Order: sequence, then structure tokens, then C-alpha cells
Amino acid sequence: MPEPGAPRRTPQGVPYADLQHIVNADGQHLFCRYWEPEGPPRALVFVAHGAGEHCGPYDEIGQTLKEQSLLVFAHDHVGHGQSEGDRMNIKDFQVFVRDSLQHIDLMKGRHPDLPIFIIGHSMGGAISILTACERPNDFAGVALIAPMVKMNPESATPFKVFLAKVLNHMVPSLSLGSIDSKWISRDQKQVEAYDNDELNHHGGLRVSFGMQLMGAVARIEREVPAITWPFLLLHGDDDKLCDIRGSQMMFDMAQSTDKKIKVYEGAYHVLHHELPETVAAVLKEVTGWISERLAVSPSQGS
Ligand SMILES: O=C1N[C@]2(CO1)C[C@H](C(=O)N1CCC(COc3ccc(F)cc3Cl)CC1)C2
Repeated sequence: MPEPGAPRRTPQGVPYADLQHIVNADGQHLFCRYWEPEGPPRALVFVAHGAGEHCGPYDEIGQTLKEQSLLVFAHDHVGHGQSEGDRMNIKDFQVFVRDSLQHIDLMKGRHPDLPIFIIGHSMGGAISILTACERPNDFAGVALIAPMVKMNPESATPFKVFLAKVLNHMVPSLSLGSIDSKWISRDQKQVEAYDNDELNHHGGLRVSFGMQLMGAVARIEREVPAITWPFLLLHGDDDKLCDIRGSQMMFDMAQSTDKKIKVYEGAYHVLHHELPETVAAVLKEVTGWISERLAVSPSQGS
């Protein structure tokens, strides 16, 4: 614990006073990023990153949407990147949802008349879904990039799930192993960037964190049939980290009248860091989908 009165610093030693940040309900400092357009923004877009990463790798998405006059904002979740908290260890998955709502409410307070979208990837997709479920009428749309809706049956076999439940009572800090980066992308440069990113957590995924993820997946499965808000699902059909059948189940089961799924043939998990042609297609799809919903958004009195 830092000495009383000493400046709070990121896990990398940078004073939060020198960085954009928010302080969550548990008093933890969360590092924030903002991509603000030159002129008046047309909408707010909150980006929720995935497990073990941080919001820096969303710079291309942020810059692209900023050029479309959208105000993009994100933070590193507790226990990730430049935010405080034990690495990838959370008392309850709901903390990620609570902190996201806090940041969203902060930005809505600054721009009360703007529609708001969420973009979530992988575990961040699960956070996005649960965040939108808590405020079903608040979001103009939720774009989900390979969301964690179903665990990959190869990595989370029934035996491994059973074992995780048993181990969680005995050795919750035991590592289940780390994310195999070869499944991040078909683009080797992107895999190397992931492996060399010191803000990513390359340590193992704890049993207790895995249980929180499984709890989130179970919560989502219960919520999906009652979903009515607009969403876009993007998933690679060669994704080995989050099962595409989760996206397909959500598309089939949700009641939303405004829902779309787009499958990227041969693509791996991180579509926004896939082969250049896939990244371009994904960015075009997300920007187009948001713009379509702004053209008819009620806040413009259409
Ligand atoms: O660019 C990116 N994308 C990232 C990394 O960097 C991928 C990562 C991400 O969020 N997930 C991929 C791994 C998955 C593991 O899932 C489990 C593991 C054990 C367990 F017991 C229960 C579950 Cl559910 C969670 C979701 C974000």
C-alpha cells in the first residue's frame, strides 16, 4: 500500500494526476482514454476491452470513429493495463459492469443530448451485454466483436469446468494457463504485438477469475431471451477463444427487432487485429452500422 499522502500511481509507476482517469466505487483509479472529434460529436461510443488486455489496442477503432464525429471513450478495467487492482482478479464480474456504467453516466452528464453506443470485444462483449441489460432503453446500439457469450468447448470442457469449480474452493489462485496468443489473429504481426505488449497480462488466468467469467456467461445465457436493444454481432468462424455459437445463439434468441450478425470466414478471435482486409471490413461495418442508427436516432427528432 502506498504511504498516506503519496500520489497514487499506476502499476507502471505513473502518477494518476498526470493521466486521465476516474475513481471507481471502491476507490480504485481507472486509466481512461478519449478520442474527441474536432467539431461537435454526433454520439458517444464506450469501448469495453477484453480479458488481460487494455484499451490502448482500440486506438484504430477510436481514431476511425473520431473521424466520423463520434466521441469515443474507454478505460482499463480494474486489474488491467494502467488501472489499479490485482491483475485479472476481481471479487465479482459485476464490478466491470458497475465501473462501465459509472464512466458512461459521467460522459452522458457532459453530453446529455447525445445517443450512446457501446463496442465490446470478447470479455468486454460480455461486459457490454450485461451493461446494456441493466439499462435496456439507454443505448442506441451495442456492437459486439467476438463476444464471450459461450465458452469455447475445447478450452472449457465439462471436465475442466467441473475441475475449476472444485479448485475454486481449494486453490482459487491456481493458474488455468494463459491465453494461447496464436489464436489472437491470423496476422503474425498482430500476434507479436500482443505478445510484446507489456500492458497485456501474460500471466495465467486464475481459477477464481475463470469462475467469474463462467458466471458471466451463465448470466448472459439467462438474459439473452429478454434482450430488446439494437445490436451488431461480428465473429470469425475460426475463433478458438470464444465460441461463435454464442453469437449465433444470441442472434437467434434475442427479441430485438434491430439485430445483425456478420461472420468473417476463416478469421480468428480479434477481428479488429486480424488480416488487413478483415480489419478494414470490420471497421467499415461498425462505422456504417452506427451511422445508420444515427441517421434515424430519435434524439435528432426524425
Ligand atoms: O485482443 C485481445 N483479446 C483478448 C486478449 O487480447 C482475448 C481476451 C478475452 O477477453 N477472452 C478470451 C479468453 C476467454 C477465456 O475464457 C475462459 C477461460 C477459462 C475459464 F475457466 C472460463 C472462461 Cl470463459 C475469455 C475472453 C481479450
